[in-house]
Amino acid sequence: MDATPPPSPHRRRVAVVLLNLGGPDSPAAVRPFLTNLFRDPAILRVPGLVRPWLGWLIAALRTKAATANYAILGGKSPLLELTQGQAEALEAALQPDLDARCFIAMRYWHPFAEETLREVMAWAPEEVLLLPLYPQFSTTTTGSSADDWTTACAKAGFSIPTTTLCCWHSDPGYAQATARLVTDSYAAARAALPPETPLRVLFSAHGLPESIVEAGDPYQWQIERTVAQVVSNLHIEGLDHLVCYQSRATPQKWITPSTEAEIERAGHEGVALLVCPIAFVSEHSETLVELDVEYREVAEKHGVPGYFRVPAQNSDPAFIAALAGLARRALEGGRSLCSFAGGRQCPKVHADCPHGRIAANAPARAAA
Ligand SMILES: C=CC1=C(C)c2cc3[nH]c(cc4nc(cc5[nH]c(cc1n2)c(C)c5CCC(=O)O)C(CCC(=O)O)=C4C)c(C)c3C=C
Ligand SMILES: [Fe+2]
Ligand SMILES: [Fe+2]
Repeated sequence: MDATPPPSPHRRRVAVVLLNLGGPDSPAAVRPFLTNLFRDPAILRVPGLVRPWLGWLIAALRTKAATANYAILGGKSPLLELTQGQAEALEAALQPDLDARCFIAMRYWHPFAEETLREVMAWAPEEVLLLPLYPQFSTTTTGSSADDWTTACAKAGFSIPTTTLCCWHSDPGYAQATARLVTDSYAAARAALPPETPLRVLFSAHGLPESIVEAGDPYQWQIERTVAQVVSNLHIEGLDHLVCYQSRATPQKWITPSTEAEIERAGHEGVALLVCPIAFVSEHSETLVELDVEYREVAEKHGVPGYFRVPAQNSDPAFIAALAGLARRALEGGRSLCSFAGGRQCPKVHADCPHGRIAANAPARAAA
C-alpha cells in the first residue's frame, strides 16, 4: 500500500497591503505631511505647474491649526498604531487557510508605499492583495493610494499578480459590525437622556469638494448605501437619522449638509445627537479632535441637549472578521472587484467611476 500522505493543500502566500492615509508622527512632521497631502494631484486639482507652490502654501497656512489639533493627541496621529493593530488582527484571522502577511502603506506619511514595497519584496509573496481601509471609493483616497502603489511597483520593476479591492461600502459583515457599535452607543445615549428628549443619529462622513463628486467620484453615493445598510441592521423603528459631511479643508464648495450645520440645527430643535463616523474605520484627528472636541463645543454652544459618539471600528473582532471575509472573497474573485451585493460589480456605471481603470492597471493574474 502507498503510505505517502496526501499532499497538504497549498496555502497561498499573499501580501495583504492595507492602504491608509497616514498621519504625522511628531509635531515636526505636521507640515511635511500636509505638504504631501496638498501636493497630491488627486486632492489639489490645479495645473501641475501651480500645484507644488499652491500645495506648499496651503500646507504652510494650515500647519499651526493642525499642529494644535495633534497636540491634543500627544503631538501625533494615532492612525499608524491603530492600523498596525488592525493588520495584526487581520493576519491572525487569515492564517488558517492563507500564508498571509499584512503590510501597511500610507499615502502621506511613513510607511510610504515604496518603503512598504521593499518589505513586501523581501518577503517574496506569490501575490498581493491591495485592501483599502476606506469602505467607500474616492479618487482622493483609495484611487490615489492604489495609483501610488502602482507607481512604486513600476519604479522598483516589481510585477506580481495583484488583486485590488476597490470598495466595500455595502459589505454585510462591515454593516453588521458597524450597526452593533451604533446599537450599543444608542442604548447608552438613550439611558443617559430623559425619556422625553428626542435622539437623532448623525452619520458623519469626511466631506469632498462638490466638483470631485460632479466629476464622477462614487464616494457620496456609496456613503448613502453604507448608511442605508447600517440603518437596516439597527432595527430601530422610526429612527431619526441623516448623513452629513465634516472636515472641509479648502475654500471650494463641499458637499452638504455639513455636520456642523446639522449640530446647530439640532440645538434649535432641542434634539440630542449620537454622531457616528462613517467613512473612517479607525480613530484619528477628525474623530478624536473634530468630533469629540470641536463639534462637542458647537453642540454645547447651540444648546444640544446631549452629544454622544459611536466609536470607530479599530480592531473590533466583528469588523476584523468582516475584513477577513472581504480579503478571502477578493482573492477568490482573483481580480479587482466591488463588494457590492456579494461581489458583483458596483452598480455605478464604470464610465462614471475609476474602478475599471484600477482593474486595467492591475497586473494580470498568472494562470493557475
Ligand atoms: C482637499 C482636501 C481633502 C480631501 C478631499 C480629503 C478627503 C478625504 N480624507 C479622508 C480621510 C482622512 N483625512 C485625514 C486628514 C486630512 N485630510 C485633509 C484634507 C482632505 N481630505 C487634511 C488637510 C488632513 C489633515 C488633518 C487636518 O489638517 O485637518 C485623515 C487622517 C488624519 C489623522 O489624524 O491621521 C483621514 C483618515 C477621506 C475618507 C476623504 C475622502 C473621501
Ligand atoms: Fe482628509
Ligand atoms: Fe467599486
